Amino acid sequence: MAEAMMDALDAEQTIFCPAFPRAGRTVYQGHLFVDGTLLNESGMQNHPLNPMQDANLVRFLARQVTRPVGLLRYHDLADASSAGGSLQTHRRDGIAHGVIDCVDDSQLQTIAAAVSDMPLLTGGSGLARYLGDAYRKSGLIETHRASSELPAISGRSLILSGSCSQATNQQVAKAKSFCSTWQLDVLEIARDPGTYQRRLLAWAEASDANRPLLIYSTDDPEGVRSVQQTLGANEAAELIESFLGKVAVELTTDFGVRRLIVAGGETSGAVVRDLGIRALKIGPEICAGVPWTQSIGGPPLAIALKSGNFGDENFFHTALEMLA
Ligand SMILES: Nc1ncnc2c1ncn2[C@@H]1O[C@H](COP(=O)(O)OP(=O)(O)O)[C@@H](O)[C@H]1O
Ligand SMILES: O=C(O)[C@H](O)C(=O)COP(=O)(O)O
Repeated sequence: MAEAMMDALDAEQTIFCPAFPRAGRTVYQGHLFVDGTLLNESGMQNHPLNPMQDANLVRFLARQVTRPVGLLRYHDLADASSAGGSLQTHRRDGIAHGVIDCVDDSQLQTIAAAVSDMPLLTGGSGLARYLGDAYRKSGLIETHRASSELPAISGRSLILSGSCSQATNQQVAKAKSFCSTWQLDVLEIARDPGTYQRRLLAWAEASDANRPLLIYSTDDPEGVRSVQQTLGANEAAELIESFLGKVAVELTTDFGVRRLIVAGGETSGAVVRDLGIRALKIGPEICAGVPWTQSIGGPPLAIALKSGNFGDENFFHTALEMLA
């Protein structure tokens, strides 16, 4: 994907920067850590779609690309000019893909400044947080700043969770105490999605209107494996994503849902696509990396999209309390 985009943009070089130290994601000597634990020991080795079994990003990336991969090491990133110098050396040596070490947020700022002239960057939301300022400083965008306000939208609350990460499993377990809860039976959906959806909507209609709805396929690695053995991993994922997308459309159209939290990156993509949301106005953070937002396009919604392993066990409660 990165190489196709580099070709389209005529870019000789890009960086790979998934670090987000404030959210516990750091890269050191090319290895990705989650809260100080190697990625492949962090629970993400059991991801339903992309089991993350190698924390060495240089090695992992090299298997997927045709051009050389290099590492910009921690000690090459003291400030924007030494980072820029190291990038130039990579460019001169024909290294197209630079994995980049980063262990604290000030380094993200340094990296953002050093890469502000690159047409393609690959990485996570941690780096994106600092790009606005870097682009402003180099005159690429205007200095206008929008205020970050909570969406003033009232209505029923819904949590849709298709993430199976450790953090989401804990968050779902906690949320059962204050939500009306429905755990999806994935094999039943596969057998007869229409009937299953009607049953679910009848349950939603009969549920206590004052309690948030929690609908989830979140499961532990054993539960996921058992579904995958019957349906196949990709087939199960597509089925669940498209089912949750349809449920989101129904519940926001006919059931008064106006506040929506979606757990899971792929799941969020499917739900946002099916709702017809074209853009989001970013509001205040619920936790590092996860803001409340307001939909632009599609139904008017307060919407929070949570990447799998983000947030503490009270994430859903904290998020809904912010809007109370
Ligand atoms: N019970 C389940 N069995 C198998 N696959 C599942 C189950 N629940 C969810 N999935 C799939 O697992 C994937 C989780 O990915 P994603 O939504 O990106 O979450 P995360 O942000 O935790 O990576 C999705 O494609 C989802 O459809
Ligand atoms: O646990 C994680 O780090 C997330 O699942 C993730 O993919 C974060 O991506 P982001 O782009 O930094 O939000």
